[in-house]
Amino acid sequence: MNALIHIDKLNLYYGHFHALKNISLDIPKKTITAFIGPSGCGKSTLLRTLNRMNDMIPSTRIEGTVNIGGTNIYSDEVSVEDLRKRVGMVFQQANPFPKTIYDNVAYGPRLHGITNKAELDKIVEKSLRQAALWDEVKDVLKKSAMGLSGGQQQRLCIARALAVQPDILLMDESTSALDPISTLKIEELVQELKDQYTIVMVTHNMHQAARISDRTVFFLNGEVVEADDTKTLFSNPSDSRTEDYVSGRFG
Ligand SMILES: Nc1ncnc2c1ncn2[C@@H]1O[C@H](COP(=O)(O)OP(=O)(O)OP(=O)(O)O)[C@@H](O)[C@H]1O
Repeated sequence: MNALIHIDKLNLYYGHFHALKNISLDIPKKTITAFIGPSGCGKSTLLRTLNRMNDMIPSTRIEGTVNIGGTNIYSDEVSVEDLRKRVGMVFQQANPFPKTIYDNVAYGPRLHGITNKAELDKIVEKSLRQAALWDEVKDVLKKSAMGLSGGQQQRLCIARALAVQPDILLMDESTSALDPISTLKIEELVQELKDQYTIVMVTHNMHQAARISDRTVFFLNGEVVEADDTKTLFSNPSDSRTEDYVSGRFG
């Protein structure tokens, strides 16, 4: 396996609560990996360790390593700002800035020092095209992002994440607030994006994981029970707890 992310013996504590227990997991490059499991099993916590979003939660303590492209992202030399540029994130609720569509997408590149208008125009167009939103917004780029539909706002958030050219895109239940058609659009989009990006998604929707992911990781009580090719994990799981979960017997 050509792993881009290599997690080794990772433990995470919120104060005294042991939320992630001895997790070792490889996540391959340019694939879609889905995290599934019942509520509270640690899916979002693990996702957040991949771009150090947990740093923002006081009393969080981490043991073990998370290597991305050969670098332990928790080492002192790593700049969190650079890390988050490489590892973008899209959340459950679309959270565009109260700015124009253009300024939302140009926000990251500007933050990283790009000021040339022609260059920014190019990045904005490319990112919106990648997020399958360009055709819908190309004539209203100077309008507020807040006027877009929920599904469009979520694709705008994907465009905003892609604008800084990350290697990895983390998606935390990014379609759970959307209607079925918008969900389908984002699922199609994610499948196109995996040619260029490594995608890790948390989903409550097992059908979604089965439909679009290449690999699936099943969590229970802060532990990884099983990680495998999606087809195998759903059709021939090796652990009875996985089988119970994917067949709907619990959770
Ligand atoms: N900031 C926090 N402080 C303390 N405990 C937390 C915090 N965030 C999460 N937890 C706890 O850690 C455990 C794992 O939470 P997490 O959100 O990672 O689970 P999840 O599998 O993503 O759940 P869900 O599917 O409901 O989003 C839960 O017991 C949760 O209550």
